[in-house]
Amino acid sequence: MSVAVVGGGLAGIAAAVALQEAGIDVELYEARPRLGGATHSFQRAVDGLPGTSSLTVDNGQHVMLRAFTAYRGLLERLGTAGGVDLQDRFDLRILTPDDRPEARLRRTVFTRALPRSIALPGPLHLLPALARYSLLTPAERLRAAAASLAMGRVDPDDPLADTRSLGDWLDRHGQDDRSRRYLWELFVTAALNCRVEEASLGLSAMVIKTALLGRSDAADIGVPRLPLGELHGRAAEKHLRRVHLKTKVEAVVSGTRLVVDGFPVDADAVIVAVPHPAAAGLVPRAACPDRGRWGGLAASPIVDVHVVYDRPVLDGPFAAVVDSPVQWVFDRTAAAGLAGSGVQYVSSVVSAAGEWIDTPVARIRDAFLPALAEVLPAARRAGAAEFFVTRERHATFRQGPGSAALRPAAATRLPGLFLAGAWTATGWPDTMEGAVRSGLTAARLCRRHLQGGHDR
Ligand SMILES: Cc1cc2nc3c(=O)[nH]c(=O)nc-3n(C[C@H](O)[C@H](O)[C@H](O)COP(=O)(O)OP(=O)(O)OC[C@H]3O[C@@H](n4cnc5c(N)ncnc54)[C@H](O)[C@@H]3O)c2cc1C
Repeated sequence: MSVAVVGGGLAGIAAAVALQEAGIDVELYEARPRLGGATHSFQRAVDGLPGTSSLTVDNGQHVMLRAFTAYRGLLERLGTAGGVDLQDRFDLRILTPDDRPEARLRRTVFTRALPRSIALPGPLHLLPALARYSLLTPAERLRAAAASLAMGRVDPDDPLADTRSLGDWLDRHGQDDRSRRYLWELFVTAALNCRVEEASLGLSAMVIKTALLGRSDAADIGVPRLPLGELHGRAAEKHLRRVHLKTKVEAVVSGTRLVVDGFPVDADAVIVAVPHPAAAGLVPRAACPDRGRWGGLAASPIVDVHVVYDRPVLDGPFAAVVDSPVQWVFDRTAAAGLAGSGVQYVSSVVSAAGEWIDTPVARIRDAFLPALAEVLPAARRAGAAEFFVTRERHATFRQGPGSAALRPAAATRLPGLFLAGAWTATGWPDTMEGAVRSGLTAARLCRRHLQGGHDR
């Protein structure tokens, strides 16, 4: 029995690992010279840094949550789970540009004061954090708490929720501009790569209910300590037995036949785990008659602004930023191999970055260096030894109203042919967790097909 997996991003890797573990022969085909897909690292030559002439750079900062159980399971299998620093409790600093005291949202942990049995369950565990959130007035905090509880009643799978935007819903629930900027935007823009006004209500509800209103530890934040290339791609290349890099699949003829390098290749089943534009061009019409609609998922960009300062400027591993073009900042020093060098490598992530995706580096520099100095006082005296920008034009699909209706299920109409990818109907946003879940679902259906069962 053999299965061909097309695409070596996290979805394809997860599917291939699961099938290999089940004793099935897997051939993984990846067009690029490496696995990892949208999560990868590269070397950048530098000349202004002490003791090094190159820097390990990720294509974009990636963040996980404790709620990413499938993704964490994949890292365990690849042997790289230790390469992520996961908070032992949700704790987020929020910086502002005008020297206001730093704000903080932190999950309350009950120690001896309260026995474990009466520690607050989700969503009530968040109320103490919200009650102390200094960027909102007491009245705004009350309204935000009421809206959070109302969000708990939105069904993410309700087709009506897919037709509405979060912005519209927030209007109806008394969330003014300040509450949007200082609370909702912080989480939703980062999680959905979409502005609140443009975000699907259904997906927003999914994220908020899972991360913030669900298990009390679900929102604990994890940040890679290893470069993404080591965490995913290289680890998978070692783990999987049959990986074909630089091998673009040209066509999928049926559930059992591919065309690779001009030659037919037969398998007992096929999983197509490529982005939606590539998938629409690969799978036969008979498999997915609605493949022409997938283009409606479109794309949303992410831009990362990277600065290596000649001294430390950021306390702690990361912080969110409001009232600034800078949305989040991360300390990348150790992951880039610069620990102990005296410099600090800070990356600033801009989600839903339509405004910046085509902006020349010099203009981004003119905007971001002063913006960073506004929120990081130590950066005002520091020099920028390196400054560069990474851009991902197709970072995720556009997770707006109507997107859930366009996402296909894993099973297709052709027996033995399955879809995977963070853009398919996982119920999750376009994230590493969504990608891994899609791969596991496709692998499960594939096994059932090989055992002679139904494909759905
Ligand atoms: C800058 C950036 C920041 C992000 N931040 C986060 C974050 O903080 N947290 C989070 O959870 N997610 C984040 N994401 C999203 C996350 O990276 C993706 O959801 C996930 O990696 C998608 O995985 P995938 O396997 O579905 O697709 P991909 O990673 O796109 O993999 C598809 C693979 O298919 C290959 N391929 C395409 N066509 C062919 C062909 N014909 N033959 C063979 N191979 C082919 C491609 O080369 C690619 O390797 C971010 C994404 C980006 C770009």
